[in-house]
Amino acid sequence: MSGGGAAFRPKKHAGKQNRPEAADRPGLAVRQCAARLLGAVIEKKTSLDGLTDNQHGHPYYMALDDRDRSLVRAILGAALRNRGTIDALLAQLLDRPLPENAVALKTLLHIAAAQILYLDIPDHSAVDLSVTAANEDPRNRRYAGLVNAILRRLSRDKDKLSTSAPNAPAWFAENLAKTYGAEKAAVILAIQAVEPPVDLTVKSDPQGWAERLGGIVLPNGTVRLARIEGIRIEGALTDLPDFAEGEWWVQDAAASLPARLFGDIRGKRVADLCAAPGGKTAQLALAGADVTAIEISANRLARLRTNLERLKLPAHTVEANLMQYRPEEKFDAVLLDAPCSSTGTVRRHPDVPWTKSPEDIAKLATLQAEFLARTVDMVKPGGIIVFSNCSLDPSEGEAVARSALENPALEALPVSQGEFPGLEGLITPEGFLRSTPADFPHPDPRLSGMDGFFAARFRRIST
Ligand SMILES: C[S@@+](CC[C@H](N)C(=O)[O-])C[C@H]1O[C@@H](n2cnc3c(N)ncnc32)[C@H](O)[C@@H]1O
Repeated sequence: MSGGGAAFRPKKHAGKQNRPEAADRPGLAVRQCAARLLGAVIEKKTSLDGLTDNQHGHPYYMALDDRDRSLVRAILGAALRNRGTIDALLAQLLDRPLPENAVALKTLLHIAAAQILYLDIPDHSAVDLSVTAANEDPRNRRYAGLVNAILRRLSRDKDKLSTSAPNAPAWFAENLAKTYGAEKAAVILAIQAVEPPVDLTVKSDPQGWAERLGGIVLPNGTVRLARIEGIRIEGALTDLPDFAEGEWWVQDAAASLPARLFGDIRGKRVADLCAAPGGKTAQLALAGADVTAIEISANRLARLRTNLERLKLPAHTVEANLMQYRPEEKFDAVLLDAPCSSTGTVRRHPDVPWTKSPEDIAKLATLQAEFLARTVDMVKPGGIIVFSNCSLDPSEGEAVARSALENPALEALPVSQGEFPGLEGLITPEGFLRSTPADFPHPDPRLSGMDGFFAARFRRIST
């Protein structure tokens, strides 16, 4: 096991904000909702995105107003990003381990500790509301005294406590260390504990947009904004200038790389398989390709259409399972941005290490290999295929790409060092693209990193 992880640092200050008073119902509902959702993530392996969906989210979440929903998301983000740390610190304060079956109690303590350690919420408010929540829950009522005592000790002693426990389950930390070495694994785990910046792909003039929005430009042209002093996003992204005008879209810097592997695709017919929500469809359309976006989920395809409409970018859209999809005419190029474990996106989806398992990774790797085999027949002889996904696990990336090359109809088209100036470090000796959150380091961790991504490029051999 790597043993690496973000060393615990107490938050700078607490106690000066205007969060709801202990006795008020909305304040209590927020904590009850956060505890319920954390339980669903940890115990039932439910995805946080689904639980906090604004249309189809958990009933407790749907009952809250926008302000309370964002507080629930902030609490859950802190609780999941720092789960290992919180667990270790609570263990230091407990005289004996919690009973095995006291799942609801553990969840409540984690939610409270996330507020006390990481959020600008007065500690007394976090403690009082947690004690009230314990009293309101028949499973926790008998532990209300313990909740009170532990949380008061945490609040009192937090500046003296420390741990270097990794913020990931053992299998996740071990996989990282095995794949990337102990040192890099520790960097990845540390950066995953930090709320990520917001990356925008802009239609044009990245420097101008960076100045206008208060961000920086990365070597690939991505405009990066962070929630830090001087470079601050207040309110929703939809409030940023020109959101409605469709001059940019949110896309991690790493996610913007696979679509660039086609080179000049002006006027070419390109299939974007697994297309929604459409970040890569938009890139391909902006680059002048005649894009057909194929997506199995009707809801997600609707989102893709809305996104393209805002961006005023054209694409044909097809609701279909790519395994059954038979195009009338073969494409010049195909992008397969396959479903994966998403272990490269933990900064944005801190539930992933706790909801996914090694078995999920194995199943997804098999599915990706089937999908990739299917793409060969969709492209013309001489046509290009790009396979990508946002997993950090080589069994979903490098291994899938290598075994695809056993197909005599395919040849590798390695990515060359000159293709991505400033990003040479992301190109592997085999000519694959491989990024991890340890890439794009910046002195300020809140501006640092990128998603873990893999991409490989192939050509269908002309016969
Ligand atoms: C990683 S996401 C794609 C992200 C997208 N390429 C982008 O850049 O915005 C994978 C997508 O594949 C879709 N998908 C999964 N299985 C599929 C299948 N058999 N056929 C078509 N789409 C599928 C999922 O619904 C999901 O929207």
